[in-house]
Amino acid sequence: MKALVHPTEATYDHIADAIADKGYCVLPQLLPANLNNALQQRVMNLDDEDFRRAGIGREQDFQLNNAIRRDETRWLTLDNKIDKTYLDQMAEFRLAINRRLFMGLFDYEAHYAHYAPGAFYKKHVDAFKGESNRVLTTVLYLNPEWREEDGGQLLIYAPGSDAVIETVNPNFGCFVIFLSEQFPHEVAKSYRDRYSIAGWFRLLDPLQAPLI
Ligand SMILES: O=C(O)CCC(=O)C(=O)O
Ligand SMILES: [Fe+2]
Repeated sequence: MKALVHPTEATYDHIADAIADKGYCVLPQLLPANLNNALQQRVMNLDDEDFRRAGIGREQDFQLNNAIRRDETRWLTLDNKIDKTYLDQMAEFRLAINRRLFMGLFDYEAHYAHYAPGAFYKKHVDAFKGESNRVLTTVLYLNPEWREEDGGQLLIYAPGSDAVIETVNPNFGCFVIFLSEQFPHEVAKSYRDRYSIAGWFRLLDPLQAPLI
């Protein structure tokens, strides 16, 4: 991959302002096109074996799980060059946001997700107050030429409400950020294969930290 054109300081200012003002931000594009392309190639080349049916929390009950979400996921790891390039970009993002908002974001985890035709993810929150150290959710979409009728929209609800405040088509390169504990959201049923990377910035978990 050729040298990456990193997001500008002005872009990070814009994101930090949006998070501070309303708690979320939708960007038509954040990352350089060559990185988006490489990630798309990678996710399309992962086969069924690489993906694993995603679970919800500690819930092992397949029936319940199946009623709530139908995506398949695979974690990004540093030993893959393309995954690492993305994770490095998110490390830069983390520092840029910490410098502006003092959020104390400590690390980041992310998985590729594939929604086969018919798949969805019902309304949920990614983190419950005091139960998780996930504080900021990101989603990067990797679907060229998505059409409204393909479904698969991300619906973001107002905190503690049934009102949809944002409808996002999973367009190629689009990047969404929201406060994990604040915003219920769902993935409407997708009628096409839908690819994305969902990620979470986390706070330092005192239970997992080494004693110093
Ligand atoms: O892909 C999306 O639009 C959102 C996925 C999601 O909510 C999740 O994985 O927790
Ligand atoms: Fe979610």
